[in-house]
Amino acid sequence: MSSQPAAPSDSPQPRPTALVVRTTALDGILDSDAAALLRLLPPTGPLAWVRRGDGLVAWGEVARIETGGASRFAEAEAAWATMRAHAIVRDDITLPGTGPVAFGSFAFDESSAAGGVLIVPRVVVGRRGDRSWITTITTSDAVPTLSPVPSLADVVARAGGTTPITSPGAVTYVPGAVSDADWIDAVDEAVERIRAGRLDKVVMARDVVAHTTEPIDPRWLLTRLADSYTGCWTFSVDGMVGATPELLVRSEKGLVTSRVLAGTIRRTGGEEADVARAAVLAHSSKDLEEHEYAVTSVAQALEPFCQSLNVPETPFVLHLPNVLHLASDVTGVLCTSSGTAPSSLSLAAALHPTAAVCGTPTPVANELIREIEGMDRARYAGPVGWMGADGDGEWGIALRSASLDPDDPRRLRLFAGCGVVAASDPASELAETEAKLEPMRHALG
Ligand SMILES: C=C(O[C@H]1C=CC=C(C(=O)O)[C@@H]1O)C(=O)O
Repeated sequence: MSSQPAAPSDSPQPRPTALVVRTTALDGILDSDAAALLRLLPPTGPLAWVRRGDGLVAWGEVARIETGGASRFAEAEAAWATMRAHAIVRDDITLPGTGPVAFGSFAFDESSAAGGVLIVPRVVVGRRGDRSWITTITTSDAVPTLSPVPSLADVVARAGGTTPITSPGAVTYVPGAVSDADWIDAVDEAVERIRAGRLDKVVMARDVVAHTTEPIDPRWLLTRLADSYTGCWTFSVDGMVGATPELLVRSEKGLVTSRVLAGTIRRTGGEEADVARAAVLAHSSKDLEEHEYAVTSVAQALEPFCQSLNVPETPFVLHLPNVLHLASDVTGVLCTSSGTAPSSLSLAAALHPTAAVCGTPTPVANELIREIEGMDRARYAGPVGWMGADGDGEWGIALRSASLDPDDPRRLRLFAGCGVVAASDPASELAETEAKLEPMRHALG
């Protein structure tokens, strides 16, 4: 694990470097449209978690905690606990997302070199309903002082947020790690293993690489996603961008929520035809089976942390611009017997990987993914989101997403996957991944 801020090495009795955090109101200053927060962002290193115009955007790095392996969540959690314990905070608002905040993104698989990261930004701008705020975070190795918060205009101008958002130009797509034909063979193999009784469900994913004629401005992607996929959580953390419809966990004042998705049908674009498709999806035994595994995995993972849990008996149909999903909102009340509720990140760690992105039983499905999927998922399908000083926060599953290439600003890796059960047809699953790639293709323009 590497983390900053570091204590001065030549000091005999080093005082832990403190985060100095100040939140003040910005009420009435921000535009109200879905992408207004995102337009404040600078082109490099943007951090975002936004839905329907509410959420958080942030930039700069006061601290960066890099972790890896099976302990990637626990290490991040411990480092954040230390930082927040030493934070000097003045928060005039005290809402979720005010005060100290860290953004995170974690690899799907413990063996991935992508590991995990928590980033503590320098500036956070947030909105929740009719409240909005700005938080500035600095460090102080000397005597900490709470300096006055500069105006939003000053801060944004200094971060470069007013630079025009630029188009990536023309886009060409090339196959990722696995060709379409080989991917169909892998799904065929997965179906055979399931029919042989080795497992019930596995989620198989693939990637596609986009090359653009101009450097990719992440704000171009984010604003287009937020405008079109309003019901999804538009995110950007450490080069991973997307608009996920799936909330792994939100924890807020002892209440926990998870939006579980599994089971998909493509939309036609026609209103009436889509209503008919929604009915087909709601009665499809193959999709209901896929969904049931995902809901069960979430309910089982949350159960030990909750004094009560509400698991809907039947899913509803979630309408997105590209697809329809079977969806269930699982809610619970966290146990308080031990005095402290688990943080949102530890809940995310306990939930990951759900059967919406891995399979059932989890270890068998995970092993099969490693054996036959043919690619490193990196941070695709891993938890992405943010956490506050009290541990509350929101973590999505990094779906409908892509990773920016740190070495090539004209290259983007897009991901999509789908649940495979005994009744799956490999060619239809390939078509389903194409439908799920649609948001990021649209984002590129
Ligand atoms: C794995 C993905 O979607 C999951 C979430 C919703 C529906 C899914 C499905 O129907 O297969 C997947 O479980 C993806 O978008 O890459």
